[in-house]
Amino acid sequence: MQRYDAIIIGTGQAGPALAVRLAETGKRVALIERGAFGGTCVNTGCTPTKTMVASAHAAHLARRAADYGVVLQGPVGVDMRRVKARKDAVVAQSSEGLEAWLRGTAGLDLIQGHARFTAADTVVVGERQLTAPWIMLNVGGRPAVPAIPGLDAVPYLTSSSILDLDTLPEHLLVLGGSYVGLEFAQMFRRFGARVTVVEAGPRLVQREDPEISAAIADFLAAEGVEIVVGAGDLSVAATPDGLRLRHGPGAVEATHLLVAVGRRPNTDDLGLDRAGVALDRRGYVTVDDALRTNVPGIWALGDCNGRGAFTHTAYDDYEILAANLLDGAGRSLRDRVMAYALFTEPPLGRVGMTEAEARASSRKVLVGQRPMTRVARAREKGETAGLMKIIVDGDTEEILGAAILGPGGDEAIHTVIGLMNARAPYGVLRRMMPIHPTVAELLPTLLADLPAPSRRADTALDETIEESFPASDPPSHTPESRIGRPSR
Ligand SMILES: Cc1cc2nc3c(=O)[nH]c(=O)nc-3n(C[C@H](O)[C@H](O)[C@H](O)COP(=O)(O)OP(=O)(O)OC[C@H]3O[C@@H](n4cnc5c(N)ncnc54)[C@H](O)[C@@H]3O)c2cc1C
Ligand SMILES: NC(=O)c1ccc[n+]([C@@H]2O[C@H](COP(=O)([O-])OP(=O)(O)OC[C@H]3O[C@@H](n4cnc5c(N)ncnc54)[C@H](O)[C@@H]3O)[C@@H](O)[C@H]2O)c1
Repeated sequence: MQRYDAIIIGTGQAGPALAVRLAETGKRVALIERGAFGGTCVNTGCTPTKTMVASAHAAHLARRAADYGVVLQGPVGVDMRRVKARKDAVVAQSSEGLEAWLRGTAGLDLIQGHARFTAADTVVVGERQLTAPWIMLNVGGRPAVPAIPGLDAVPYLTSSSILDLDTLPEHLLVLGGSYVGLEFAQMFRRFGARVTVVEAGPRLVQREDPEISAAIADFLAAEGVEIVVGAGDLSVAATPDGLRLRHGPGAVEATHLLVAVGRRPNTDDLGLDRAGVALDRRGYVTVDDALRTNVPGIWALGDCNGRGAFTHTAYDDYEILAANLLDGAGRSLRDRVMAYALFTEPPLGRVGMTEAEARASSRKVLVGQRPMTRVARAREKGETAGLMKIIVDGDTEEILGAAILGPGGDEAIHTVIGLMNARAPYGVLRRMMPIHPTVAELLPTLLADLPAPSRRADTALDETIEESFPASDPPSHTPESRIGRPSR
């Protein structure tokens, strides 16, 4: 039996940082990984997909070159072997860098193999038995495969296996029209494949507000992505050229099928029953707001706890737990302002509540919204698809959420993320002087339609400004004055 101060299972987005932090404080740590170092994000998630999105962007821009007055000789071609090689190189750099960091950390044993509990303080990895008073789970998840008649009998791709393709599918059918499905759908369309998205729900990305879903469907359709929503009664059968997916009375024939209908946690083969760790009905480890499971000394971080499904939520889990265990902090998941992006082009940056969620909470909801066509920078870039909206509590003047679907939306949303983390009322954003010409520049304008914020909710900063300019308000920025402002 090998004794440690802490055992961490999984090298996803929380495990490595936590292992190094614990080792640096003098603790003896075992970090166990059964697959590739870095987990989903590095190997089969964010890193490879965003690398391939960049290749797809280059192809798309090359095809649109003439729109910008740029003349290219001959048609635009995509070499999938080179796209994959570029992706593999970026992934390898991240994974190898992580492994070197972990192997170079004193007090940290990196163990390769599948970990399984035999008791609440003991895990086995192959022949090795390890015990520790602290055990942290960072086991992540994997693609879910739905029970669709005939699916077992046809070859299908998942978000992991599609990354191994080095040829272009003739016609890619993407089952599931949400984050995974839409990023791949647009990317493969731009690589030159015919692409059909089949979504069971009534619209794409149903977690978002309807006008966001509609705008995404519009720009995908404009690029030639075929979209079927409300698809029910599904069955799949092989054909000489690939497969046929029947959805009710309709059918789609394709050469390749990507199943992108969600993920499930890697908690079914961990022996959690031997440790007595409770799961919810979907198989996620149940944790409290400090990431504690029901078993003292066992915590769960990242996707496997069902409290976030993103790289940054997993990393934030690490920061919360490390601060609580090592710095005596009292950090809690309750204080997290949820944010994420969908990396289509244009991307969707999101923070906090959707309008639908805000209205369901029976608050007095105020909404400011503008189409991207009103944003000078979007017009200048020739990328006017999308919209931006911000949602405010009319009583407390708190910013409840925002969505920016447009060029740089994934970056511009951080203006709102920062203000929400500072718990700043919307008056602060309304008076901010943004940089021209940017997408974020329109954020104060979105709020111009809303009632003037009260002094009660103004910040100390506002007080200072008003003291400096007691007799007059700062000049107002109407949408038109902003948009019509000549370039500097
Ligand atoms: C296609 C795709 C694109 C994505 N894009 C983004 C994005 O752009 N931005 C974003 O924020 N998020 C994105 N995500 C989500 C993101 O990848 C995950 O939220 C994140 O990786 C979760 O990290 P984690 O630490 O919870 O676990 P993971 O990264 O899943 O790591 C868990 C690790 O635990 C190991 N493991 C599991 N069980 C055991 C065991 N019993 N013994 C030993 N080891 C074990 C696994 O092998 C794995 O390496 C994407 C996901 C996918 C699928
Ligand atoms: N940009 C990002 O940060 C990013 C990118 C990709 C993935 N991710 C993470 O990965 C997770 C999984 O993403 P996802 O898109 O696979 O799952 P998801 O849960 O977001 O969406 C699954 C979609 O599939 C549909 N669906 C379910 N069953 C279906 C069926 N039988 N036929 C057709 N459609 C069906 C659902 O209605 C839903 O729209 C996300 O929660 C996200 O956290 C994040």
